[in-house]
Amino acid sequence: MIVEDAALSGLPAADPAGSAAIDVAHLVKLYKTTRAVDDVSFRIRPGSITGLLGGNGAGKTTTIAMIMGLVLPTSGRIQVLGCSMPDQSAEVLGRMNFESPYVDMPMRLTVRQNLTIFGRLYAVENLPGRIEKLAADLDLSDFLDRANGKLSAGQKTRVALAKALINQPELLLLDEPTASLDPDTADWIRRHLETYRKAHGATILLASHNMLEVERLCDRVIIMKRGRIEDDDSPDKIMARYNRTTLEEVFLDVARGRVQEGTP
Ligand SMILES: Nc1ncnc2c1ncn2[C@@H]1O[C@H](COP(=O)(O)OP(=O)(O)OP(=O)(O)O)[C@@H](O)[C@H]1O
Repeated sequence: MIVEDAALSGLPAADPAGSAAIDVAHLVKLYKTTRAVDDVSFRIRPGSITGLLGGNGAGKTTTIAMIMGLVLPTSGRIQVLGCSMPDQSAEVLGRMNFESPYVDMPMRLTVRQNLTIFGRLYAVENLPGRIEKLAADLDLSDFLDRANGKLSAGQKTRVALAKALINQPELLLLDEPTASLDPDTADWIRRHLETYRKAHGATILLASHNMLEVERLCDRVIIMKRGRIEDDDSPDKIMARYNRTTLEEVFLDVARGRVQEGTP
């Protein structure tokens, strides 16, 4: 249980069967006067792909960082794969991983050296074999021995994904996994994520500004605005509720404060 500055009486009980991959209750993060995350609660089903949508500053990255245990909540409760975060993070961090374009790997090290370091951190068995497999899956073989700083943006994204998959995580947290990628590479990454999820029964939570990506990939969408959850449902149901045919239109409705259900 994480308690920094709030009385948490009345919180929903922790998931007794441990059946949620992520269980977040009344999560709050204050930065001085900014309520970056403001009373957010959701449970994510194992094996699902959930998209976290919202405009700039909506609280997506902060939410993901708290689930990872990288940022301490002001108040609220987080359970990941049945373990309380951050108290039991040592038990669960090896079963999860994340990717973010905002976190760079050391530039002077080669891709292979970087993946070796991360693989060792996760105590990956047969690490050279795992790196070769990821290089084949993610088409990294041509630049495995090139310095990370000399890769294109698209190549770096594939390397970052290889790093995120190095420990074959049960839970993958992705912050804009296809940011700044060309449509072909972005589509390729999406297909790889979907294949990985199916093969490993993994749970994926991703923050994205790419509405088409979320529409195609996610079975559930959580829309955040100013730190709060504005809507939470399947893409189809959300689009139907707003009487829209694309998530992009829904996003604009939410961003511009238009009311739900058949807005002009
Ligand atoms: N370390 C910090 N110190 C102070 N304020 C912060 C900090 N990190 C985030 N914030 C603020 O918290 C709010 C939520 O930011 P966050 O990065 O979570 O949003 P986001 O939805 O990921 O946005 P974006 O789509 O622009 O990446 C913003 O108002 C931001 O300025």
